Amino acid sequence: MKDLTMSLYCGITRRRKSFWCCRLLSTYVTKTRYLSELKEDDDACKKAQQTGAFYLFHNLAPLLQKSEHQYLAPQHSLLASLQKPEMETELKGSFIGLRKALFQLNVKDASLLSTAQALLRWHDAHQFCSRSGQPTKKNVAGSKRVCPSNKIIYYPQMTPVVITLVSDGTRCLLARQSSFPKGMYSALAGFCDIGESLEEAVRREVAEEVGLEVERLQYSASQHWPFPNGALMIACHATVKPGQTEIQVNLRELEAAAWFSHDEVATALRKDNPSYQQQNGAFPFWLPPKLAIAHQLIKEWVEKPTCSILPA
Ligand SMILES: NC(=O)C1=CN([C@@H]2O[C@H](COP(=O)(O)OP(=O)(O)OC[C@H]3O[C@@H](n4cnc5c(N)ncnc54)[C@H](O)[C@@H]3O)[C@@H](O)[C@H]2O)C=CC1
Ligand SMILES: [Mg+2]
Repeated sequence: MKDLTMSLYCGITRRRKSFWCCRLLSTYVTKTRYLSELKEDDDACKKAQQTGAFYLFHNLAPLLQKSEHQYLAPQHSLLASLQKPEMETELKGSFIGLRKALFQLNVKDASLLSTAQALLRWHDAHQFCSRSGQPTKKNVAGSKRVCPSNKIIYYPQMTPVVITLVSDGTRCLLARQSSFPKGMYSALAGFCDIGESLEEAVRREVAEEVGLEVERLQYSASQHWPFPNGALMIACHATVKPGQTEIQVNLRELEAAAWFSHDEVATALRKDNPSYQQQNGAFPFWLPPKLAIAHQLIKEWVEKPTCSILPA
């Protein structure tokens, strides 16, 4: 049972929220303060767990139920001690890799399971204090780990990543890495370097990957992304100077990059993900699925290709 116990992720948020919706006049502030209290108060957290709802993970794979073209993420109350196969039979589900299932979950489950998996992975990788080498101890909520010998507190971290849709005013630039599914193109993405601002990271990544200079940029939105180790994806639109649009692909990072017309992109957005091979051996052009922030960024551009963009 040990590894299953380690991998329970408590969804107290939900249970508590519905409770408040029915019984009290819930406010976002009240809920937020309660969750903040649970992070610091082990006794309050233990009490909340008695009525909390749990997602179950095994080796970072969530327990899911398959329903036609969708996965459902059932929640459980505290569970009896069972081994993995019995657990799957008992709960009528299977432990499935999150990468495989993510885009077939509803938005709420996808978001909670991504958070849960990132947190479980962080705990797994921070078992020891990097200063003393001693085992660290998790608090009940799982919001931090403490080294008992020197009292250093470790908090879960995520890595900032910029994702940028570059436009030249009429076309947008999409690229693919060799690891992407065949035929899929996306916006340019890259990890922020230490000490960089968001604007500097966008300018550097665009220059590094496609050899272009960003003239203007505009923040769009952000999204937590669980892979590879929990990233905060920060999405931006950017433009390059008209006439300075010749792409020089950095083949160490990308397999291909190209300019696409408004019509090409609008048509691809309307299609589902076709990963089938055409008769000529090629794979059709397609875009990341709806849940990915890259999709949102591309959709925004299609709806408003000339949105006002700030100087970089
Ligand atoms: N392009 C897209 O549509 C999407 C990309 N992403 C994510 O964005 C992330 C960043 O994109 P990439 O083009 O791979 O990044 P990237 O363009 O920064 O290149 C990755 C390389 O940067 C280096 N690197 C620097 N800092 C790193 C760090 N903190 N962690 C790992 N490697 C680091 C490594 O050498 C690595 O091979 C990926 O992990 C991917 O999961 C997520 C959603 C969509
Ligand atoms: Mg990149």
